[in-house]
Amino acid sequence: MFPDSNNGYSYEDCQATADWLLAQAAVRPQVAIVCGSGMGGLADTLKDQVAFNYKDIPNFPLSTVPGHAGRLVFGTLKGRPCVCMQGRFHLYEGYPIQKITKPMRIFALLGVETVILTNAAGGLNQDFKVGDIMIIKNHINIAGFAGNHPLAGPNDDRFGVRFPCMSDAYDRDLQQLALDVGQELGYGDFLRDGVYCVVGGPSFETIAECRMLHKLGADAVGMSTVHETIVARHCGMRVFALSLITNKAVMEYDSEEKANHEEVLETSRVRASQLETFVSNLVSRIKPSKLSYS
Ligand SMILES: O=P(O)(O)O[C@@H]1C[C@H](O)[C@@H](CO)O1
Ligand SMILES: Nc1nc2[nH]cnc2c(=O)[nH]1
Repeated sequence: MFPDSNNGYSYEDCQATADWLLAQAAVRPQVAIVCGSGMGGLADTLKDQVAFNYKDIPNFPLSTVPGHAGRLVFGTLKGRPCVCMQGRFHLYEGYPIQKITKPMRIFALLGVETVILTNAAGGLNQDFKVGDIMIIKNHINIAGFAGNHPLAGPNDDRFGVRFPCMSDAYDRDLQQLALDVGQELGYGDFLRDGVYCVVGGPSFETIAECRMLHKLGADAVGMSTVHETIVARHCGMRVFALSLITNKAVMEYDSEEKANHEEVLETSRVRASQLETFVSNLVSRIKPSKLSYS
């Protein structure tokens, strides 16, 4: 069940990729941003870019999903050094769970302190509308309960402890800061907070599954983010995460609506510029020190 030691995502493998990146890019990122489906435009807002195609980065997975370009972009956002994944990896692409989260460990070795994760998600909360931005305050990792967990296998203490706490997975100060930034930008009408539930995908949920997830306390459902959060927290980085509600989860048996990736990408396109403003303003307000916020 557990990967062997020569798996491509050991500490030494992550260090080798981090060293390669540090030798190529002058920027020393404090913040890492992961772009959700159709949100790659966030990466284009970085100034003084140095970008790498995933295929050219040693030991890095490849993006296979439309709306995930497959580039790692270094640069600055409002003067703050950042690195941005223009495209992430998902379990349903067939990668081992340790591989889809490997970029988090590489970020930690690059010196990143804060990770901002974005995703497209289906809205389970009946008060949510398509186009809402949900600040993730907590998650439900159903597959993780059953052992499909990114930290399964031998623990390398150089990354973090064997049994990391997840009750503080999503940084509360950053959530408050994001609410403040959203209000200041006039986004209050479409800014929410809630619980994100990850499923394996790639099929969208059945009506019965949506009803079950809603009953369990999830406000939104998606296919990413949670594994990245766990690994980022394991190696000591702060996490802020948001979902763009790209579609309403279908909850009624007489509904004619059908979830589809085109709608997901279209909603991302419509909200793209507001998301970019939101994230760049948030980044500009995160202080490098682990303790202070402006
Ligand atoms: O990378 P994210 O979580 O934004 O991607 C979501 C989940 C699936 O990959 C895809 C479904 O449309 O969007
Ligand atoms: N699982 C899941 N992922 C999504 N990503 C965007 N929308 C959805 C959805 O409705 N369900």
